[in-house]
Amino acid sequence: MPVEEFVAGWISGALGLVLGHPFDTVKVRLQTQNTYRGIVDCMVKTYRHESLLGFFKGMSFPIASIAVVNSVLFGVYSNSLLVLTATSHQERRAQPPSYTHVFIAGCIGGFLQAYCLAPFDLIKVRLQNQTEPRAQPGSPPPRYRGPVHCAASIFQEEGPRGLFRGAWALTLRDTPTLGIYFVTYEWLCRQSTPDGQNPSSATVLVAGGFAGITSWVTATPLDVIKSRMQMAGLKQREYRGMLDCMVSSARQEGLGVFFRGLTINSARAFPVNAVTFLSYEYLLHAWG
Ligand SMILES: C[N+](C)(C)CCCC[C@H](N)C(=O)O
Repeated sequence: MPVEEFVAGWISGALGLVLGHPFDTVKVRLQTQNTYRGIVDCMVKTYRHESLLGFFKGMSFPIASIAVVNSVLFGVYSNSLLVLTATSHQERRAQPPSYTHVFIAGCIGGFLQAYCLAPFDLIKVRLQNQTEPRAQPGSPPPRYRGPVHCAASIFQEEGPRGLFRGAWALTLRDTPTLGIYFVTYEWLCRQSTPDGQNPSSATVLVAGGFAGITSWVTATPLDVIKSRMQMAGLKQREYRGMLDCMVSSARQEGLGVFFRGLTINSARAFPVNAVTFLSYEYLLHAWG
């Protein structure tokens, strides 16, 4: 099994993540708390209350984990294409796979990465939702002291299954939308590249950016449900399941609730995925 795709996925995932984390914090807060009037209000309050550091809450854990997760996504995607079409990464420009194969390989990659991502994503969301400013004398300490403490507390309070809270919503969110992700990327690259040639860096950046946006736009409704189910254990607000969470959120807040975080998701998706695809393609090219 070719491993360079896994390594390239690892590095490119980490680069994309740092760039996108401040957007991600604002998104999670908008989706799960009702105290902000919008993106700008949330940014201003976060900055005033917690300084720039507030935007980077919960990042250390994803940076270690997203590398693994992105490596699973790109590694499984590329190796699934190898099985489906018998072409390696190097051969794929000369013999491009069909979009159906690209979609299936993306879904397989998405499905497997979702399970690796679930516990890390849960911890990230819990830490991002702690709005207390960092260690101030006299103020009560935040509930979780950091990622390891957070994981241990969830394990103790909610059991081992607690660590997989929201995992089904996450899997449903990621399986089809990562198929869409790779199809959009391939389609845009092929539109602006002569047959058989490698896409230019500019093409890769734009195609990667739009692949990220398309994938996130289609993923946002389930992203909201996923984040709410992940917070449920903490807020003592139990849902009987995904459907219950969807119905009660829509009843209380209207259908617009399913699009919370859409603008910020899209704004984050472009730079993150442009950089992810560019570094991925660059690394694989450099390694021959
Ligand atoms: C499938 N879904 C839209 C959820 C994610 C697709 C993009 C993945 C990328 N690592 C990012 O964080 O943007």
